[in-house]
Parts: sequence; structure tokens; C-alpha cells
Amino acid sequence: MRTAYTVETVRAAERELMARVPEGALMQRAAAGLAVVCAEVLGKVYGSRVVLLVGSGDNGGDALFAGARLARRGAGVSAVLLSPERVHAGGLAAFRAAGGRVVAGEGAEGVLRGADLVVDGIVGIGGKGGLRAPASQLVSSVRALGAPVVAVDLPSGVDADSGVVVGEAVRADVTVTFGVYKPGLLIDPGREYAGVVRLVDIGLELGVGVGAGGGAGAGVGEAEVEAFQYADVASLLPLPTGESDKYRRGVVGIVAGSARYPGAAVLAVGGALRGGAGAVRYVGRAADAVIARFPEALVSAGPPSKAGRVQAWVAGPGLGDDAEGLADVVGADVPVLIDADGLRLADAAAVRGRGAPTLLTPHAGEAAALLGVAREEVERGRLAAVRELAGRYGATVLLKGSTTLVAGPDGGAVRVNPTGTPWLATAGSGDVLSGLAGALLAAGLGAGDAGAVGAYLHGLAGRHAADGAPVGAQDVAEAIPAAWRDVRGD
Ligand SMILES: NC(=O)C1=CN([C@@H]2O[C@H](COP(=O)(O)OP(=O)(O)OC[C@H]3O[C@@H](n4cnc5c(N)ncnc54)[C@H](O)[C@@H]3O)[C@@H](O)[C@H]2O)[C@@H](O)CC1
Ligand SMILES: [K+]
Repeated sequence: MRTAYTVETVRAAERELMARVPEGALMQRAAAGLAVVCAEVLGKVYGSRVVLLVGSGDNGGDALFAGARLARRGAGVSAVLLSPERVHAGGLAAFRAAGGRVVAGEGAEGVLRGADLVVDGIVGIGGKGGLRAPASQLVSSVRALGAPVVAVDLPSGVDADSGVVVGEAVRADVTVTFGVYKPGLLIDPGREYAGVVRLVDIGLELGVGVGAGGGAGAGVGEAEVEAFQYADVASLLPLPTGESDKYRRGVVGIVAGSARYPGAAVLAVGGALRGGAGAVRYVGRAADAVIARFPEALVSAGPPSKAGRVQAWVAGPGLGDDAEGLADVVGADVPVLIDADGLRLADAAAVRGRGAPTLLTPHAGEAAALLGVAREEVERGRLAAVRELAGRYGATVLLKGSTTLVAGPDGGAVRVNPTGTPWLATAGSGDVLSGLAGALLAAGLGAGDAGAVGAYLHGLAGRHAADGAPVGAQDVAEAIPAAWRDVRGD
């Protein structure tokens, strides 16, 4: 599990650690780790030209101490001080003593033009709001240069707690972050600005937080965001045993598709079958299309509640206006996943009143409609939006996107999916995910786990299917078994 903590939690842990170590030790650890990564990016330190962008806080201090280390190894290091009167004094003294050169603001463009590496120490976890001038102007000129950029702790301009970017921010090739990940490094748009993230151990001790849907809200010392890795997913994959029959593996009911959109039903059923369902019951107007593609599906004509035993329902993809079918499913006493048209049709009070787990899977546009805000607002503040929806509906919410997020109804850490790929932004891809996550619900996973594992497998399947070229949703469904094998390490 990769866990990220809020600035407040990081600061508290740093205070506690600082009281136990000699003064300045943490900054030295940070600078040493930073210098190592800079040297790796440069390849050859001796004779290289490095430019530090130095802000007025400790983030700039880290850059100056790292710059001093590189200067001692023979690099020509220049520091552009954004506020010379408030620069980290100890860092500046060490930098000068090592032969570093200080450049005034107006000389910045000149040194930047010849740089082999730019180190962004403008602002770290102390950043508030969008970057102010002159930092914002400097950042836009750095982008035009093409030299690799290493960001100190986080790219300046990215909000550490949310990944929100207002105005200019540094686009880093590598971000060297200290102690623990910050949420803004894992969630878009911040994640994209961060490039490759390298974690440097400075001795911080922070425990693992409570998962999505796992109960208590994220308190002090708990993770704000967590990202599954292979091992986390592998430990949750429901595997059949010698005792398994279709009910032990989980029967998924799917209420999807319409005369206009029969394909959505086919894709959702395909996702559910590859998600390990023991059987799939299909209820809706696309039965012929479903059977033609998946003869193993069990189709029925009546309402969902008369379809026979089901351990989880998936309702909504391509459903059109079948409000009755949707309401029937919302009234069921088993886990329910609601997607696409189902989100529009679902009665919020009825969803809140459900006893069994509910998983809502909107994309940004659907989330915006549910929240009554513009789509851009959701895209800019994905973490806040997913938490807000989960609270309002008393449900687990999976917000689809380049970094899919899963929030539980009772707070706790939000899961962020690390496997997404832009190739997944294709029609019908969400229908596949709904079937896949529905199968995991039917197998007995909690809503937060089903959402996170489903998103993880779906992302890997998208990568397998795409392999650097465009894909259709059917290809993604067919690549789910390959994703499954990846995770199991076969
Ligand atoms: N506290 C610690 O124990 C450690 C902190 N370290 C470093 O210290 C950083 C935090 O240092 P600080 O608390 O001094 O804060 P920062 O250096 O991150 O930023 C604070 C400074 O940036 C300016 N600033 C804030 N928002 C701005 C904006 N939107 N535009 C332009 N300027 C803005 C402020 O005026 C302030 O002077 C971490 O990110 C990390 O790099 C590391 O040395 C490791 C140890
Ligand atoms: K920075």
C-alpha cells in the first residue's frame, strides 16, 4: 500500500521527530536524498550546470543544501533567489561556501538557458493557493527550456493535500518527496505535474490508515489517501477453491442496456464474467444481444426482484429511462452498484436508506450533475468531490477518471487507483468496469475493496489491451484475465 498524509499530519510527525534529533538533521537527510536523485538524473555531475529555483521557506533550504552537495562534486550550480531577503540563511551560507553562485531575479533567464538540470525549491508543503509572481512567471519560462526538472518535496503550485492546481505549476520529470507521499502527488492534476515520484526516508513514522468504507474518519496519524499495489490487490482477489459452486463464487445480476443501447449490457456482462462471477443473471431489453455474445448468461424477462437468487446487482449502464427496474434494485437487500443512467434515476433518499452496501460509479460529468456543480469544478477538486458525494448518499463512491478515486461513506482514507491509462477513455469502458466491480461485490468484497480492486484490474486490462495503441471497450473486457494473471504474478 502506498499511503499519503495531509500537511497537518506530516507537520505533526515532523515536530515529534525534530524533538528527538539534532537541529537541522531532517533537512540534511532531505538534501542528501535530493542530491542523490539529482546526480542520477544528470548522469555525470562534474562539469554539469544546475540551476536552483529557491523560494523563501525550508523548501528553498533543501534545494540550497542539495546544491552545495552537487557543487562539491564539481557541478556549476547557480541559485535564483525569489525573495533574497527571506532566504534560508543556513542553506545559503552552505551553498556559498561550496562555491555556489547566486543570481538575481533578472539574471534567471540567462542561467536557465544553459541548464542541464533545474531544481524546483520554490515552495513545498507550506504553499498556499496558486503560485504568486514572480514565481509564476519563472515557472512558465522554465517549461519552455526543455531541461529536466527535479521538484523538491512537491512541484511548486500543486496543492499538497488535494492535487489541485490553480494557475501555473512546475511540471517536474522527477519529484523527490520527503518522509511520506502527499495526496497531491497521487491525485490528478497534481500527479501529472509530479512526474516520477521518489520517496526519501527522513525517519518519519506514520501508521497505515483506515481504508475506504472501513469506518472511522481520517484522524491524526491516519492516511488521507492510499494507493493499492500488486500485493494489496492479490490478497483481495477472490479465488475459487475445490468447494466452490456458482453461489460461492457469487452470482451477479445486471440491469442494463435498452433498445437504443444494447451494447452497454453486453459490455457489463462481459466485465462481470471476467471478474470471476459464478454466474450472471441479465434483466433488461438487450437479452438477445447478451445471449448472442455470452450464451452462459441467464436472462429473464420479469422485474429484477423475480430474477432468482443474486448476490450483488449492477444497475444502470445504457439503461435509458427504466426507473422501475432501477428502483427495484435499489430496494434489494444485497450490495448494489449504480452506474451511468442509474445515477440519474436513483432516488438519493432511497439510496441513503439502503441497509446493504452501495457503490456509485460516476465519471466527473455525472458526479457534477449529482452535486449540482460544473464538471470543471469536480475535475479541479476530485478529492473533495468524491468525499462530498459519499457523504451525501451514505454510499461508497468511485469517481472515474485518470486517477480514479474511491471514498467510503464514513470518511477514512480515499483510495486512488494507480493503474489508469488515458487509453481507457473510450466509450463503454465504464460499462466493463461496472460488471467487473459488481462481480467482486458478489464474491463478498466490501464496496471500497470491490471498487479499488475493480479499478486496478480495469486499468491494467486497459494497458494490456492498448499496449500503446487505441482500444475499444470489448478489448478491455477481454484483457481482464491478463490483468488478473499479472496481479497473481503468474
Ligand atoms: N519541517 C521539516 O522537518 C522538514 C521540512 N522540509 C522542507 O520544508 C518544506 C516546508 O517548508 P516551509 O514550511 O518553510 O514552507 P515552504 O518552503 O514550502 O513554503 C513557504 C514559503 O513559500 C511562500 N509561499 C507560500 N505560498 C506561496 C505561493 N502561492 N506563491 C509563492 N510563494 C508562496 C511563503 O511566503 C513562505 O515563505 C517541505 O516541503 C520540505 O521541502 C525538509 O527539509 C524536511 C524536513
Ligand atoms: K517544490
